[in-house]
Amino acid sequence: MSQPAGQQLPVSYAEWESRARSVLAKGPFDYIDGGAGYEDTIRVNREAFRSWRLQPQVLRNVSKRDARVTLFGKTYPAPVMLAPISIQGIAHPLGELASARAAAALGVPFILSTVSSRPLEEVAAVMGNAPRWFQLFWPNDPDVTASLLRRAEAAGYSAIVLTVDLPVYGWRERDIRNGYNPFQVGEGIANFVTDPAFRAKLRKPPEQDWQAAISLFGSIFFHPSLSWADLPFLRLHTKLPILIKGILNMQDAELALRYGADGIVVSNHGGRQVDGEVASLDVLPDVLDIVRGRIPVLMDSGIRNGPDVIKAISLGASAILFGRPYIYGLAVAGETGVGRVIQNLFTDLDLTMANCGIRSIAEMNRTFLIRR
Ligand SMILES: Cc1cc2nc3c(=O)[nH]c(=O)nc-3n(C[C@H](O)[C@H](O)[C@H](O)COP(=O)(O)O)c2cc1C
Ligand SMILES: CCCCCCC(=O)C(=O)O
Repeated sequence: MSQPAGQQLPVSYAEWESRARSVLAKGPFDYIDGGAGYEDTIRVNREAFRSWRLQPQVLRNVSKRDARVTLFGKTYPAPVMLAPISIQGIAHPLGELASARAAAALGVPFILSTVSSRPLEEVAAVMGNAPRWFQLFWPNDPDVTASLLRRAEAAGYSAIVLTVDLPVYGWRERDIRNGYNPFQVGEGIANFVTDPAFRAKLRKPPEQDWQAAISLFGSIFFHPSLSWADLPFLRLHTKLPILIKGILNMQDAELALRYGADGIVVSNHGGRQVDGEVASLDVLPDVLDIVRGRIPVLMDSGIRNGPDVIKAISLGASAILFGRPYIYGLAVAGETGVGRVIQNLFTDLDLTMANCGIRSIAEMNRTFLIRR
């Protein structure tokens, strides 16, 4: 279990975070680490996980364990995917290329953000046939939206994760204090400047007038007028399964079902959008009661280790999205760091399964949990 001398990488989440803080400038670090307002939502995400305690069952022959899970007809090594995280170029020069390579090597699905530092085709190219999903922030320009969907499908992304909890930007006090807005200088617009529909709307190509491209991005990115009635547009433009990310309300879970979502991601965006918001884990059981197994319900916000994964799956989630931890891995050691963070999570998950008397994902249920 020990690491060779000279190759000491962090082990715990707190250590990765602290090493990332020491290698990144304050602006990028705070953008990644921070959240909305007083960051109370970030705290409650952790409190929610702490409020559930694992209650192991013993003498159950745990000599063989299997964490594999099947979603939308594909089997993955564990119920874990890498969450869509924007502008990874601020954490490491290779950005999403490094994270995607690490995910591909381990067979973990990588969810690419719309606002990535690298274009979606370039990310797909380093992944071979490894699993990848595309996260969509739905721009207010239908040509660009349809084009992004077309490109994602052509580049082998096998699901669309539509994020609905960012009609406008959150009130992020650290970024305001730091005067940090990477989008203002065009970080994160790679999928737009390479998009034929986007380029067709510019008078000069972005290579000749970068400022005009940034302005166009700024004018089409946010789409606060979106409503449930718009969803058929997506269906019309993609054959891929559509998951809706950012559901926290039972009424919205009902609506997601009614409008034909193929999956739901219960998420509060890692506490980055609304301060004083409910923890994702706290609403997960209510959402599951509404959905009653008709579509997969995934969750994120606050997952830091193997026991957290077991808690979410035992409550009924089909899989979890792993967020900030892998970005700290990326900042500290690029592809190696992301790989190490995922491997640590998988080993911790496997050992904790054994020590709790759990042999498979199907066996995870509430009998292994008690609420504090
Ligand atoms: C730096 C950062 C950037 C993010 N960018 C996106 C994004 O582009 N699209 C998206 O749907 N969610 C985004 N999220 C939210 C994550 O997908 C996920 O919901 C969140 O990180 C979960 O919280 P946790 O990291 O604290 O576990 C971002 C989160 C962080 C920390
Ligand atoms: C103007 C672009 C906003 C992108 C938001 C990315 C995100 O989800 C996050 O920072 O959180």
